[in-house]
Amino acid sequence: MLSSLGGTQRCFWAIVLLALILFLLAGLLHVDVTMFSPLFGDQAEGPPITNVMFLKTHKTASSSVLNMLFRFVETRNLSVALPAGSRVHLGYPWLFLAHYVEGVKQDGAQQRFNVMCNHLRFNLPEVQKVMPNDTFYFSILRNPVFQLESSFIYYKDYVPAFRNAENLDAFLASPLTYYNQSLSLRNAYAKNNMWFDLGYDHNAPAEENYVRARLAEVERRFQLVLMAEYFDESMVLLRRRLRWRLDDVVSFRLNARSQRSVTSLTPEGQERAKRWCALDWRLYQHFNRTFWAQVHAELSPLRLRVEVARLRARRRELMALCLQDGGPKDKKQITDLHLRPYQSGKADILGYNLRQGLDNQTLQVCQRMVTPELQYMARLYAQRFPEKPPKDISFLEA
Ligand SMILES: Nc1ncnc2c1ncn2[C@@H]1O[C@H](COP(=O)(O)OS(=O)(=O)O)[C@@H](OP(=O)(O)O)[C@H]1O
Repeated sequence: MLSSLGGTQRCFWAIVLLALILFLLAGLLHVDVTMFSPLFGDQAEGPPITNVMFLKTHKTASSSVLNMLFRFVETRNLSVALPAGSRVHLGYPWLFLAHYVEGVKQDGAQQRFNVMCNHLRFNLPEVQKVMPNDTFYFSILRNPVFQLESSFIYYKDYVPAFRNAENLDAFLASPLTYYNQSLSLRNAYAKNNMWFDLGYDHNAPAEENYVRARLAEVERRFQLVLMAEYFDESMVLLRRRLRWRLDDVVSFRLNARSQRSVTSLTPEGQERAKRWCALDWRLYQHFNRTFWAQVHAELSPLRLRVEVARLRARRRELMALCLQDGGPKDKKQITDLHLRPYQSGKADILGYNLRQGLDNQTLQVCQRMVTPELQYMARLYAQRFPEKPPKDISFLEA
């Protein structure tokens, strides 16, 4: 008896000693001990967050995020705040009102939704009428120089301020020649568009106190502000916060222009873009800082690398599995009209053809990943509101 007790004790101390040695070694070799925690596998701690509001800013990789959210909604049969009637957006560019959502009555909303992610101009009190109190709010920003360049090409024929400018450099050399402030709503895409999407005045002067107050407001409301330039790092952080599975945050690049329709600004033009969109530039700089502060607070550099690599590997796997020739196609090459994204302005927007011969289950997974925003929204709408006239998206076939 005594000797077996002694044996147990020896065994206990041996384990303690071994653990201590491993811990010291990990410290000496700078090994990240959190690497061995459950998230390293595909198991998050706690149930996934299912009440989510994504502020879909313009030309910021937001369609790739929306696709992920629509897939999450569809595969888990969650409720989603879809545009009412024949609308394709939630009232944009007007400030959001609750009754822009299908099924919500004008006299005060009773219904709450799990997910809201279509384009809208943020208006917190109205959003709160349709989203539960514990909703996770997030959004995405992009360097305004590239956001504006993407916007200029995409909205060239639609935005009055862009119509007569030969190119973006010419516009930025003399913006007030083209930009009429009184056409504020239609010109929203031409100046501080992300600031506008957040619900603020995009023509306001970038005065320090005003800017700081708005930045603090955004920080209070949005638990996470992602960066399009660091899309994969953004997905890693988002997945941790939402406690979602890896596949839930893997997406293909949607709504991208072909190289042919991308232009580049001169260095002078880039500086002018920062001054013209001074509010967006402040917004981007601020949230770029807070984004990286959050990444570094939650993940060691090694762990971040590992998780980004896993995400990329899974994306490559799905691209090889789903896509004809493993990559995007330009608009003329897309054979299935349901998969051809909306084409706008001078942009040639890329889409995808699916590989032939996929089995039914794989086909469904792949189809979801390549379905463009409008088609996906129309499909969810028809599923959720079979008694209502379907969304008319026949303009996509033109
Ligand atoms: N994963 C990922 N990483 C980085 N960038 C990405 C990604 N997905 C989309 N994009 C780029 O985002 C631009 C389209 O943005 P949006 O989808 O927000 O546009 S829209 O406002 O909904 O029309 C568009 O930018 P441009 O190609 O410069 O126009 C896309 O290429």
